[in-house]
Amino acid sequence: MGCDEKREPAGGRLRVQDIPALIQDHCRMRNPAKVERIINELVFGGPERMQIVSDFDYTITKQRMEDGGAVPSSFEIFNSCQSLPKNFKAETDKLYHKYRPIEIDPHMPIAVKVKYMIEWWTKSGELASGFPFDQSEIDQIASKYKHALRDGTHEFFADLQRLNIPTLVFSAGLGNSVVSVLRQANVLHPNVKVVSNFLQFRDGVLDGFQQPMIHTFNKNETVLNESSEYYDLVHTRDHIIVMGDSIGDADMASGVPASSHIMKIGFLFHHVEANMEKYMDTFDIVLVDDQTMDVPRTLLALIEKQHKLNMEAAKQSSL
Ligand SMILES: C[n+]1cn([C@@H]2O[C@H](COP(=O)(O)OP(=O)(O)O)[C@@H](O)[C@H]2O)c2nc(N)[nH]c(=O)c21
Ligand SMILES: [Mg+2]
Repeated sequence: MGCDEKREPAGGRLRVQDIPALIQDHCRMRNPAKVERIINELVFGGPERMQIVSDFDYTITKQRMEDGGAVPSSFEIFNSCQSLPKNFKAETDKLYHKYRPIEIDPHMPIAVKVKYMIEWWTKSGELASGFPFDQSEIDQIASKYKHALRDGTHEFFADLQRLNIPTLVFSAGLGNSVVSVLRQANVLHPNVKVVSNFLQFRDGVLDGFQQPMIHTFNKNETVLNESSEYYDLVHTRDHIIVMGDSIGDADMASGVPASSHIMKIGFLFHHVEANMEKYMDTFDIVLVDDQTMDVPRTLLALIEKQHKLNMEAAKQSSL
């Protein structure tokens, strides 16, 4: 066991094969030994060293609803508001059809894509300008989707709050929709921070998005303002669970110290066969058509169980 030996949790080293949530058929890992090592690091380190970084669309929301209904993305929630100008939908659709293929082009270098993404988000912000708009419109639509969160999300966020674990929800979509869904689902606890694109108003009139722009390729902790409270908080937390449904989501914790222990969980739903290899290379754990928070909750439960054992042991030794 070498140098891992001294880092063994008091209750004994955990093994992947003994964790039922991780040995289900739809839970895939390229390197179970690495997963096991990270789990033991996270459990050994306890909740004080933990932070969560999660994507929003189709990571906190479901990729598939039981009733077959579609879940809109945060931009789509905004786009279905009634008071947007007549040409808005057609114009944003045009942008989508131009830039989306660039975003997912497997051959174009990221450095080249960035320029196009900045163009896309800028033009999208320009379209969302120059007319009055009321947040309550977003709230009304978002209220229909507060039940579209993964099963167990409520419990997961309640546990994160109880354990005081900072939780960063990252979205290159529209923050107003993200916050509205989370708030109406009662999971927007004080330990949850949403970093996204928020609508900006000038004299009661919509004026695009606030800075900094969050697009697909800067959606990581390097965009956090160094002077912000959250920056300080997460830079002292070097044990991280990263969750996402897109390949790029795996990099959301870039910007944290290199020594950090990071468990990357990927939710794979579309084109499972074609995407499997890439997801397995990118995420430590790949969950196929899993519409629950069971695996992250399992990890958290293991961390909490060990924490309680440690506290109990400390109490005994101080008697
Ligand atoms: C600027 N813009 C970007 N997007 C898409 O919104 C996504 C938001 O990115 P994300 O937050 O990573 O969300 P995800 O979980 O859906 O991947 C991007 O990946 C783009 O494809 C957009 N989608 C719509 N409908 N309208 C827009 O103006 C727009
Ligand atoms: Mg997503």
